[in-house]
Amino acid sequence: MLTILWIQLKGILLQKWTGQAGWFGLFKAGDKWDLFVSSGRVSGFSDNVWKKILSLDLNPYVSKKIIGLPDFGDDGTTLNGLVFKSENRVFPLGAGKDIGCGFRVLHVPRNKVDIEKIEREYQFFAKNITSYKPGTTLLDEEIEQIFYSNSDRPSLIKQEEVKLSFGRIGKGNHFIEFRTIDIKDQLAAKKLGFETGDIIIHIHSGSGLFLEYMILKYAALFNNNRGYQNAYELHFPFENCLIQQFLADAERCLQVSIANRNALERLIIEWIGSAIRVLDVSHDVIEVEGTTVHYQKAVQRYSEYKGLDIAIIPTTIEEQSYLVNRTGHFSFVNHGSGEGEEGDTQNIGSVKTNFDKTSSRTFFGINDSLEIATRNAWYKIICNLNPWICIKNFNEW
Ligand SMILES: Nc1nc2c(ncn2[C@@H]2O[C@H](COP(=O)(O)O)[C@@H](O)[C@H]2O)c(=O)[nH]1
Ligand SMILES: [Mn+2]
Repeated sequence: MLTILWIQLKGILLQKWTGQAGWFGLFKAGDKWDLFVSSGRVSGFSDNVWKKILSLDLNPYVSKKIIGLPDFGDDGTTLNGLVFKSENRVFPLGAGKDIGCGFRVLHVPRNKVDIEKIEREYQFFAKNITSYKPGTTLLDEEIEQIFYSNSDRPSLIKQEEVKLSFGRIGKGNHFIEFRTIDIKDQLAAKKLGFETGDIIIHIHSGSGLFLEYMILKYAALFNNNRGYQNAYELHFPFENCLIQQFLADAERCLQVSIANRNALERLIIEWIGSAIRVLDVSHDVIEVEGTTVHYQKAVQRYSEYKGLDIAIIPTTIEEQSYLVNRTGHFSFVNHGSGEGEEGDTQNIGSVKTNFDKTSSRTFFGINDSLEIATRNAWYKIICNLNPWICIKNFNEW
C-alpha cells in the first residue's frame, strides 16, 4: 500500500517537474508541498528522501504548506531545508537533534581590525574554544535561569554536562570563520555601515553534544523498540506528558545554544578587542503556538539589522559565503548549500585553519540556490564574504 502511494507521489512530483520550463522549478505535490529544488537535485533523491516526503504528505496532522528550500536534502534522519507544521501532534525529531543550532554574525570595521594579531593568535584561540571549558563561562544561576525561566517542567538535561560544552564549538559542521567583505550592493552596504576591507566573523554553533544525546534519548523513549528509521513516522499527541516535557527541554536547547553563542562572542571580543553583532538566528527550531507546532530543519529566517532584513548563506570553507538582503515576501532562507556526512574530502586551499585534516562532507554548489532565489526575487546579495580563517573542532567531541 505504502509502496504504491510512494510511486504515485514520485509520479506526481516528476509530472509537475516536467510541466516546468527550464532546469529549476517549484514542485507541488498533493497540495501540501512547495519544493524549491533544481531538477538535478530531484533526480538524485534517494528512496529514503521520497519515503520521508511521502510520510509527511500523508500525515493528517501535518498541515498544508510544507516547504523545501533549495538546499533540501537528507541528513540521514531528517530532511534539511524543511519547514512544516503539525496540529495537536508533536514530531520529536521534526527539527533534528541539534535544536537551537544557528548562526551568529559579527562585524569588525577595518580600522578596528589588527590583521597581524589575528593571524598570529588564531591557533591559540582555536585551541581554547575546541577544548573542555567546564563552567568557565557560565554560572550556576545562569544555567538555572536558562532552564527554568520558561517552564518548571522536569528535564532530562544534566546541568554539569551543559557546562562541559559551554564556551566552545562542537564537532562536525560547526565553525568560527573570519572573512573579508567584498561589497556588491553599495546602497545596502552603506546602510549596514559595511565597507570593503571590513571583517565578518561567522559563528556556527549548536546546543552541544550532551543536549544532542538528550534529544536522541527522548527519541529512543518515544520509539520504544518500534524500530522506526524515518524520523517523521515518530509523532505523538500534543497533550502527552512526556511530549510536554520534551517540548520544555527543546526550548531549553534553544536557549542554551543562544547562550553559548553569547559566550563565544564574549570570548572573541576579549581576544580581538571589539566586534558588532549583526545577527543571531537559530536554524533548527521547534516553536509552539497554542497547539500548533512549527518545525524548521536547517532553515533560516531573516534578521532585522539597521532597517534591512538580512541573512548569511555559507557554502564551504574555501568558497565565498554571502550576506543577503530580503527583497520579496518569502520568509525563509536556505541555511547553506551542504548536506550529509559523507563525500569527497574538501580542499581547504589557501584558507588559514587550525587543522590539517580536511572535512569529508558532500557540498552542493551554491549556484542552484542563488538562481532559484533570484528567479523568485527572494533576496539580493549585499556582499560576498571571502574566505580567510576557518576554525573547526577536530577534537574528540
Ligand atoms: N563557510 C562554511 N560553511 C560550511 C562549513 N561547513 C558546513 N558549511 C555550510 O554550513 C551549513 C550548515 O550546516 P549544518 O550542520 O547546520 O547542517 C552547511 O549546509 C554548509 O553549507 C564550513 O566549514 N565553512
Ligand atoms: Mn547548524
